[in-house]
Amino acid sequence: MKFHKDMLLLYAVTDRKWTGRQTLYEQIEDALKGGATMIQLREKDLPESRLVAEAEKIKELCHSYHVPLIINDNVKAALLSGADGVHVGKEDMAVSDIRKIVPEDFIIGATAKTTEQAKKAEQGGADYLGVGAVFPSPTKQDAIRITRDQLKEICSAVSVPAVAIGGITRQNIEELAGGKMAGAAVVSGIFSAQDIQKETALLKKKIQEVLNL
Ligand SMILES: Cc1ncc(COP(=O)(O)OP(=O)(O)O)c(N)n1
Ligand SMILES: Cc1ncsc1CCOP(=O)(O)O
Repeated sequence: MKFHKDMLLLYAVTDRKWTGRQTLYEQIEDALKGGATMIQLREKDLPESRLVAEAEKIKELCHSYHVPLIINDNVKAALLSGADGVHVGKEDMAVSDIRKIVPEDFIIGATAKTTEQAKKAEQGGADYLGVGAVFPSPTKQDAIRITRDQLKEICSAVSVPAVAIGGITRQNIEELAGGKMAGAAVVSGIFSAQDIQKETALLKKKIQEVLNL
């Protein structure tokens, strides 16, 4: 699927920790029904063969909503499953190396916590940046925090679009107004909700207000 910056508006990133009453597949379907514009499968503990099998099923689901599926960290699993792209951080394969081995429309997202990292990712061929953590994150408690000024600075330093990440909820998203990002990437703010579909829809409405869309 060809990347467009509108896909970043409400980027739902999974966390199996919140499953129980529902499967991950059902939770993702609810997020899609609520209007999530991009999905990232973030699985830190699944063996690669299971990751690929899960990703294949979830890709079909996402595509039935015309939403791209991105795989966290694992380029091989993303390619094998036919997912739309990969999101990498500084411990993962370099963006420029990924770009050399993937099909033309393959989406590459990269984490940037500084303007230097943002420029390097852009030069390497990243389609978008994930910038954060903008608030304390229940999902990644050791994530380095960045200020709102740093968020603005990073977004302004590059021409690729960026998505803010880290502890974003419907209650605090307003604090990011003027941040120059194209959207928000959210884990617990979506997947810990009792009603994921409703929360996703409310959060999306709020983001549109904050970004003046
Ligand atoms: C959209 C988005 N932005 C940032 C991240 C963080 O990625 P990374 O730095 O690789 O950390 P982990 O997700 O691997 O813990 C992300 N996943 N998504
Ligand atoms: C992967 C990642 N990178 C920075 S914060 C974070 C986790 C975001 O999860 P939450 O939305 O629950 O804070």
